[in-house]
Amino acid sequence: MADRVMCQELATSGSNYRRPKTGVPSTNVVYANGGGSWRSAPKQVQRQPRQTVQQYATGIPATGSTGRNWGRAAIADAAEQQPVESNGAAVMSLPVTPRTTKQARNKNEEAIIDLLIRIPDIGKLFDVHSRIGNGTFSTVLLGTLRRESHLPDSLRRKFAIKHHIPTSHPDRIMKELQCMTKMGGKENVVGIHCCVRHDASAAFVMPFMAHDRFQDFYTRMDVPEIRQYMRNLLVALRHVHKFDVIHRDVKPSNFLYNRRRREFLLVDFGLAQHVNPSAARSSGRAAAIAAANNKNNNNNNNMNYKRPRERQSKDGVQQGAPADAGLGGAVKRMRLHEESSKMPLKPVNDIAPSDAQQQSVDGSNPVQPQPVQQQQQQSQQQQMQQQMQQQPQQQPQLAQMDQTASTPSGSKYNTNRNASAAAANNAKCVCFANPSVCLNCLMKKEVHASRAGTPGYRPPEVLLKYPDQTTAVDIWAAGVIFLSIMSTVYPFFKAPNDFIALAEIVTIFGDQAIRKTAMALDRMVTLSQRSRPLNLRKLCLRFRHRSVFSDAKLLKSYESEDGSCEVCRNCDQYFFNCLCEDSDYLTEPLDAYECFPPSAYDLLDRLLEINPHKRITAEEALKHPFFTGAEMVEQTERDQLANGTPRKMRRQRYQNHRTVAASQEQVKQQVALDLQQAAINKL
Ligand SMILES: Nc1ncnc2c1ncn2[C@@H]1O[C@H](COP(=O)(O)OP(=O)(O)OP(=O)(O)O)[C@@H](O)[C@H]1O
Repeated sequence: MADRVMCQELATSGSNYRRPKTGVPSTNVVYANGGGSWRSAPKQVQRQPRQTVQQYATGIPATGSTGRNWGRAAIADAAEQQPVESNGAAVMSLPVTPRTTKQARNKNEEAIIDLLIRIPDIGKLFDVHSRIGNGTFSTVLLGTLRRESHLPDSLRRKFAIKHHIPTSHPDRIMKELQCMTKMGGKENVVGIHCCVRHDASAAFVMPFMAHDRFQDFYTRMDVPEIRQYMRNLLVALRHVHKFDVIHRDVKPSNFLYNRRRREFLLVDFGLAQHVNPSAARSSGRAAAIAAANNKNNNNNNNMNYKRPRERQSKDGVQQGAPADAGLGGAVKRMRLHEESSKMPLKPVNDIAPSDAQQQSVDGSNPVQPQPVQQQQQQSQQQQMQQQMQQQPQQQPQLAQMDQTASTPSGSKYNTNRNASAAAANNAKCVCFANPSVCLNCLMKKEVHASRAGTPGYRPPEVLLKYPDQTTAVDIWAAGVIFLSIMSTVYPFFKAPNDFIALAEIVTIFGDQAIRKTAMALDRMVTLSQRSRPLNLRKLCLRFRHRSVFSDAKLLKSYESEDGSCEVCRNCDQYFFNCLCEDSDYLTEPLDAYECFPPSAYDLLDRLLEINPHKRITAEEALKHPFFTGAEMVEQTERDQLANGTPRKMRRQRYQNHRTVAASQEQVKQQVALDLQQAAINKL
């Protein structure tokens, strides 16, 4: 039965698959080139003795030398791994019934059979024991070398064999391979031993690291352990970012942690993207100056400023983001194909900091062959001519715009960023009240902003469809992990689409921060209501001690005589639990529940900085007092524990924290003023 299903799968998936390009890299990468076709799959099914496969499957009673017990823990792990990212809390509460164990066993077995059938060489080299992870793009299995089968279990080396789903785009697999060969094996970044390919299937053989599940430890870590966890995550990110690579999928299940051995490993470079740092920096500077200019313009002439921005929002933010997060993996896969077709691969050796300058932002050359481009241009021109004939009165300034259409660079399209140049030439949008899109809008190039990544970990710039994304994308994701740990809420953000994801961020950080950042990034966001920012410290402590603050007795003590209790209109919490940064209420004191040093909140704040150009880098974060002042803080904590944590000391600590925050605000204001001045001087 399983075989038949497999054959059907092979038949269907094979037809969609693009054969990997020839000339795939070599040196430390082994390619097992089987010359078969999809048709030959059924024969392979027959050749593969079922008995042998059963021996590999975990959970099946040990038979002979291969039926070891390595996989027993992994089975449970594998059974729960898949839905973890989508609904961690729900999975935790599910009891493991015999039925689910059986299902897991079947899935486990299926995954092993699938791997061995699709890539027979794996079976020749490895004993495959169990499925250890199941992601959107692959299944990861535990294997040991056949030639080490005579050794005792403890001496056999273990490998994680990542079997890519056959519909995975070859570019994606290649990109992942490039990242791992170039950056892996050090600084908590996963390395690769070899890659085995047979026809359309590919598997990576990586060093295996036994690890704990995030939902098993994120509520149990104390401050030193959290510090160590975050430090190691940032060490891995610093290393990756040195290569000008954005990981794009930083999340707990991709940062493996072995609590007992205190080992860490960043895995899954399937969405990794190479960035051009100079372009990002210059666009960052330009964005900062634009922000300063915008601020001036905004103050001086609000009406002139708004119109072009409104047009942009139609192009980008409002039309662009589909309601897809609810579709989970399928959408992520779809997006990836979209990404990879836009960002073709570079040769393996090109991933190096030195050549970053020579690459375009997406590290690619133009994708489309010339004739297709010309064809498109011709059809666009025809379309424009037709429009000009149809709308002579409606668009009096079209002739002028037609001249501006051919830019000095030879491209007849405006990019999003030089749309402002078009605006400067008085090329106004005349779409309003017309039954068609005006030429000015037609000439605008579509904004290509990557949104690859896992929902819940996407930063504001991704949600705002900002095209020049940087390694700051990963820093935000690290911040979200930190927030989950500090607040003991996992997953912290859980929105069904990008709009709601942005609304969640607005709820916490306030509308002003998002509006300002959108302006700085030359994007526009339209919000139906205002919301003031929440205080991250209050939020973390309130969630961390939810049983205390949500207790019915506490509510009763604050209720008025008629049984009602005021609710804060901004944060929707009872007034005594108000989470707002500037709260008017006298709230329930939190100091007694404090468990983090002020530097932890400060670091959280910087990792979750809304503006990507102001967000802390991994390098800077590692120098943050949360890490550098760790010994001092730990000593103070020990002293406090010994002295019974006097209330006064805590209050003082909190006051200090407030003072630090205030001075940061002053620095921010000063920087904004400096930028403004610089922009004015330039003008
Ligand atoms: N080297 C390794 N050692 C041990 N386990 C691993 C290793 N690599 C991956 N895994 C396990 O396999 C899981 C999935 O791996 P990976 O994230 O690379 O696949 P994916 O298909 O890209 O997943 P996702 O869709 O979640 O991003 C991981 O969460 C982890 O539990």
